[in-house]
Amino acid sequence: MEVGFLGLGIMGKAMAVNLLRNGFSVTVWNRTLSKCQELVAQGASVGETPAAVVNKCKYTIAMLSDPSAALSVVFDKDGVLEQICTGKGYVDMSTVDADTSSKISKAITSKGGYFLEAPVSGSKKPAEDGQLVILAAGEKALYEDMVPAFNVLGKKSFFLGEVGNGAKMKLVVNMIMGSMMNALSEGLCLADKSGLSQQTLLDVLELGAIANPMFKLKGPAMIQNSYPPAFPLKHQQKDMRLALALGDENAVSMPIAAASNEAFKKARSLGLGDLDFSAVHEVVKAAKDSDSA
Ligand SMILES: NC(=O)C1=CN([C@@H]2O[C@H](COP(=O)(O)OP(=O)(O)OC[C@H]3O[C@@H](n4cnc5c(N)ncnc54)[C@H](OP(=O)(O)O)[C@@H]3O)[C@@H](O)[C@H]2O)C=CC1
Ligand SMILES: O=CC(=O)O
Repeated sequence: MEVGFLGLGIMGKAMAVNLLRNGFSVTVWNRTLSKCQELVAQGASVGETPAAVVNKCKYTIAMLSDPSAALSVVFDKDGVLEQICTGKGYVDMSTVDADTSSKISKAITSKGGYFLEAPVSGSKKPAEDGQLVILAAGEKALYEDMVPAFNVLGKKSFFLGEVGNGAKMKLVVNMIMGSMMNALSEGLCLADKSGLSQQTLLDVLELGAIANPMFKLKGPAMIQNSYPPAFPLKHQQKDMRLALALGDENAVSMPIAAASNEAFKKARSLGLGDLDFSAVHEVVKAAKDSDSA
């Protein structure tokens, strides 16, 4: 199966490598074109523009940072829309809001193409290991065509119906994740200020009803003030912002998510946006220090 792949950031690179390793023929494009070279060394071809990739491939996957990037790659000069046509499929796996996805879907389908949104749950390591959870919605026939690729990229795919449902599900999941990260950070601070061992707290959490892979993976590094980027904080804040907007639209009050978003915003303002989202711990720690001063 031949696929195009647009966007070789943390996630896109790992996903494209997985497809290559599993026998897919992959043509890649990235805004910073030099990043394609690593993929070429592993057997990929390069398209000079998104339009060139879509022209070459029946199916094109995108994994881009945010709504503005997702729209730009489709609508700008040399974008996807210039070459999408009957018989071609476009699969956007970026985390965006339902409105963005819907705009892209309308444009693609108006030119005869098929559209699927398919954001993923799971970070850098699950992407490398082909263990993502895929939240697809849109054209069912395209979903079925993509199953061989999804089976390589993920451990489970959901088809959630009409365009927008995948985006919304992803935002709900990440809203919970961002709030949980803030709760873990506050817990680590409280343990520390109360004279308890933070590592013992993690050990206790690991054995109880709220054990989860995120606490297990990120907790020990947070104690060491180490935040190597797997899921960049700027993207987690984008997801909190988009989830809060979904809450506004539906009149759902989300005070915990709103407070967590403030902490992520503060972290961005301090220049921590490119670190892992667990770097919000620096903001939570600073607030606890100033409270006790
Ligand atoms: N990292 C993670 O753990 C996860 C991330 N996600 C989501 O996946 C998406 C990608 O995340 P991730 O790989 O971590 O992000 P990165 O920041 O590592 O990569 C972002 C990608 O988007 C490209 N890009 C940014 N702006 C533009 C633009 N205006 N036009 C064209 N291309 C652009 C970048 O190109 P360039 O190289 O030129 O900057 C890069 O290829 C995001 O929506 C994120 O929320 C979902 C699940 C997990
Ligand atoms: O979107 C991030 C993730 O870990 O999932």
